[in-house]
Amino acid sequence: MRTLLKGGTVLSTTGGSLADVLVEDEKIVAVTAPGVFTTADTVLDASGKYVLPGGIDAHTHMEMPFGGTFSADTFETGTTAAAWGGTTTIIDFAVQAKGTSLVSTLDKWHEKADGNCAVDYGFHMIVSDVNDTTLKEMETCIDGGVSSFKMFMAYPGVFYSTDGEILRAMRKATETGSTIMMHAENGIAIDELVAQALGEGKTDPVQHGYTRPSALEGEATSRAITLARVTGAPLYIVHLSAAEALSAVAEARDGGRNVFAETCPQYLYLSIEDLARPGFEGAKYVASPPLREKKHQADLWRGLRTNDLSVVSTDHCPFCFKDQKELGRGDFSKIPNGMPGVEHRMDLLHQGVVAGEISLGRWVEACSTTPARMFGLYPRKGVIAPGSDADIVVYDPAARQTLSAETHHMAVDYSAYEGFEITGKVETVLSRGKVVVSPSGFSGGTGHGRFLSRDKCQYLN
Ligand SMILES: NC(=O)NCCC(=O)O
Ligand SMILES: [Zn+2]
Ligand SMILES: [Zn+2]
Repeated sequence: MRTLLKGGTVLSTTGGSLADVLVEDEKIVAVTAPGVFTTADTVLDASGKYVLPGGIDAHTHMEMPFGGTFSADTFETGTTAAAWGGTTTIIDFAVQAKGTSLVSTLDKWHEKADGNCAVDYGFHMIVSDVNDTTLKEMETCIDGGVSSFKMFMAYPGVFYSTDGEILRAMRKATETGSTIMMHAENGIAIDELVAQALGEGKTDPVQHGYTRPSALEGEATSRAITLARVTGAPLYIVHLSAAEALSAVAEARDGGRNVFAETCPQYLYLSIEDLARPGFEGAKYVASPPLREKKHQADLWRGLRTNDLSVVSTDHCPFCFKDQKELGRGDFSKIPNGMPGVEHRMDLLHQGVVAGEISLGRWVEACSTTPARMFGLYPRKGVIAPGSDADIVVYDPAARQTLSAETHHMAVDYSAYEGFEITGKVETVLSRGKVVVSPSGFSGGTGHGRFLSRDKCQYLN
């Protein structure tokens, strides 16, 4: 089965050029000057459109247990929404509960995801219990295609690890060539600030932001970098939101360290003013780290331009406003942490191109090519080139759309970007050669997505 995408502007990390793309079954077999091939079983006219590698969202949480509930998207609904938004690979987090094993956790996440995904997927492993057994099990995870491990300096008593535990896991990462991903917020100090606020009767959602100041993200980021330096482990800072944390990452990178970071669209476009919306509305915007003051946004865009921020992921972790965010009415610390976004990352970052914040090449790099390299998927994913999986997005840069919960496909009852006017729209999406989204709608299937066994990070010095 051959599919020809004709007449589009094919994008890569260096920009775009007019080219045709020939797909045979699941793979790209040729990228040629326009008109070299004229026939195929299916010919898609991409004139006036961008043809780019499918998005890779390296940070999602489908069906994630948190605070007595589960994030609202299943692997089925979440990966379907991802496809609608031009994301053809997700890397989700398997979550080790304290006292359980990494191997059984991985099995559990396979049970949830296998056969239920509309696009390809991989896993990172959240390590919340560091001991001799789990350290050994990290090797089994790597053998099972999971080459990155997330740890938390936040959430004492739940996911939190001490510096000593982090050090031990980092040593293991150095030994095995795997990557430590870090949720870098000083959770011990934050818990004190939370207790103090609640003690003073301050219970509104905006307190979530006030009790997690950016300085405590900066401090934890610096500490994580120091621990990585001592152990030699590759370090990837997840969901970086604050200028102080970015400075620490930039300094480490200038020093030649294997330190990387991602940010998320919510930190580029939303702010603590959203957390401060009247009544309980701010609960929709509770995620950790919290939305920051607007002044941080310019730094984050600059970080994206300079590659101090290498990746944009969503940290998609949706909780419904009506019955889940509600758990924290009267006590902001009980609001489930997380926001929806897997469907909108490509569109939102395209606004950065439209506004002149980033180039077309940088859009592709931060949303697809770099995550592929960072998490051991390149060149199978992240590039339009012969031999790569035919994960392809045809994007209309001139189309207009308005984001809304009325029209999105995520299983959550609100949009964090309600009413956002977007220039550009996904027109057609191929996942391993199969058209899964087209102007006629969704034509994928939830058994289509395959588990991706990942190699180690492809950027290490
Ligand atoms: N970010 C967030 O608030 N929820 C998801 C879990 C995490 O990434 O820390
Ligand atoms: Zn986190
Ligand atoms: Zn997350």
